[in-house]
Amino acid sequence: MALLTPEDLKNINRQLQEADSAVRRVTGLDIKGVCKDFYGTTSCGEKIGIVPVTSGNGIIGNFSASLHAITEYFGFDSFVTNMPDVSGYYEAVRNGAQIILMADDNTFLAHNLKNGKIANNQPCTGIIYAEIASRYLKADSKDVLAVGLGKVGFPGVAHFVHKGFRVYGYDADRALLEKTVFSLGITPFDPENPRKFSIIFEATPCADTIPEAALSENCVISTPGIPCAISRELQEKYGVELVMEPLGIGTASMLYSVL
Ligand SMILES: NC(=O)C1=CN([C@@H]2O[C@H](COP(=O)(O)OP(=O)(O)OC[C@H]3O[C@@H](n4cnc5c(N)ncnc54)[C@H](O)[C@@H]3O)[C@@H](O)[C@H]2O)C=CC1
Ligand SMILES: N[C@@H](CCCCNC(=O)[C@H]1CCC=N1)C(=O)O
Ligand SMILES: [Mg+2]
Repeated sequence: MALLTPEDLKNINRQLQEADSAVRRVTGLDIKGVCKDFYGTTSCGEKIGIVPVTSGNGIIGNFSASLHAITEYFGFDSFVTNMPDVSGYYEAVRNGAQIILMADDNTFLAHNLKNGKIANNQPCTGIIYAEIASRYLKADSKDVLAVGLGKVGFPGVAHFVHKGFRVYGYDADRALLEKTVFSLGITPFDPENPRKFSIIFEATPCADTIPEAALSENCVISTPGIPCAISRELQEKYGVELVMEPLGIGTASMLYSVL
């Protein structure tokens, strides 16, 4: 299970602002604009209770504080409960939270107590990074390279297919690649004889997973994967539009999906 580290979350506001600028360059909309347009929802400052959870590997430094900063950045009215776990949940509801945000090591959820809607971070993240990439204004074809077909990648690939894109997929786990080829009708990408793409989507916990031969000038790489799918050197050499951020874009997707 690839968990965030406090290091990943340092300077979350700057990371969010840089990601917002990249999303604006790529789609013409900011993150909030893409979420509102895609989900057809709008926020009116809903109150969000962020509940730290101590189970498993325990509380991750900066995680609750980052969710606080992220939810405020997107215009919500949020608070972090003093208590964790069950007591924290009780505190959140008693203090008027309309939406609960909390995560253990396997599930990060957003639950809207008013309308009953609930969201999971993994599909919401894959879908919103795919949605952003699918809106690339300078794309020269509907071909997509997708690397990493797991809990985040698979829903993202399904979203590209649903939107009529032709996905060339790859995963280090051959069985998973075959399952995805079979269930979603994608084409297996062969890293041994790569081709160039203007839209690339990556969701793996490994660095440098995109071969240089797959990069075209000014291609977009939309990647929730941590660490980064390409080196800074390749990013600059090909003028890559990199959309990458450790927590906020996926959280925005969760929230707009439960409004
Ligand atoms: N930025 C964000 O908002 C979020 C980021 N993440 C990150 O996204 C990444 C993926 O998360 P999950 O889908 O939950 O993990 P997962 O373990 O379900 O899927 C990862 C997939 O990548 C594949 N993979 C690993 N190394 C590879 C390589 N070198 N080449 C090709 N495929 C490779 C694995 O076989 C696996 O199928 C993790 O790094 C996680 O921390 C997860 C949620 C939100
Ligand atoms: N229980 C901990 C939070 C654990 C979050 C683990 N999940 C991840 O790291 C996922 C969520 C987005 C990216 N990776 C706390 O309350 O501080
Ligand atoms: Mg994110």
